Amino acid sequence: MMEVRQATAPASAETATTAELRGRYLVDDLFADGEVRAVYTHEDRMVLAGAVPAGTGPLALPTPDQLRAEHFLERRELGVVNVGGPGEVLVDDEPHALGTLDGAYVGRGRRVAFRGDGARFYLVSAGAHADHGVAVFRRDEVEPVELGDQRGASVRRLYRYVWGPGGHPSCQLQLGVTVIAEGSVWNTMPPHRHDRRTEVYLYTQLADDARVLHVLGEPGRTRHLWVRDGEAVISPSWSVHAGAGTGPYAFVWAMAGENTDYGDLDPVALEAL
Ligand SMILES: O=C(O)C(=O)C[C@H](O)C(=O)CO
Repeated sequence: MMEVRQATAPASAETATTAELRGRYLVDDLFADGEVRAVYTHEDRMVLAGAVPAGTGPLALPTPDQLRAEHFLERRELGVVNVGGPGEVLVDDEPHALGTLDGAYVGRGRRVAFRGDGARFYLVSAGAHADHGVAVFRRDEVEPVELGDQRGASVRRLYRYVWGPGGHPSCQLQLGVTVIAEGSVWNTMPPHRHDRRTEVYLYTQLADDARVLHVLGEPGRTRHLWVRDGEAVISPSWSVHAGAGTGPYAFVWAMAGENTDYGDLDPVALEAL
């Protein structure tokens, strides 16, 4: 089952109702036991999905009709992050174990399935013209980038899995995980945009009664979404993306578009907000 979302114009965010904003940018129903649920956004043709094998044996990545393909990765590449308990991603039947917040990259042309009771796999896919192999990223083996400061309540660790020059190659996809330090609240502060790429954040590790206030829109006319655990937000290339949590959280960030250069971003000064 795959829902399709159309691309949107910057000005429309300013006048959208709360329900319209949520319907366009928030993805709130990705994870269901024994299912793969997907959303196709026309923003850089990214697909985001949730796969929850739930002890049912291997759960294969299906091929939604909208892809008009023999199999899901016929013309696509895939990023995977496990946001649940331990599990395995099977690539052409070869198992790769992923613990909580570990990630994987699967290049074009391969067949993928998922296994593990308690595992919840978050998937992000972009169009691909070449096969860049398979890689597994264990969060505790990746050197984090330390960001933020205590005065700004923004201390966090950014783990880069697929991120362009110096990282594992990809056609379009960039992928990683950011974990907010205890006592801090902000991600991506000061914020930025990147005119050449779309970005999607999947918020995870939030308590049931916690929320992230996610900021989106053009800098001078931002809006917000209240986001729960396991929900994702689509940021078109014109939109800032930043958030503050009411409790501890982490998020998976993923981008696709014109280039794979993580450092190619357009900072937004706080004075512009
Ligand atoms: O906390 C942060 O800062 C991030 O994680 C930033 C994301 O990686 C991002 O938005 C990259 O464009």
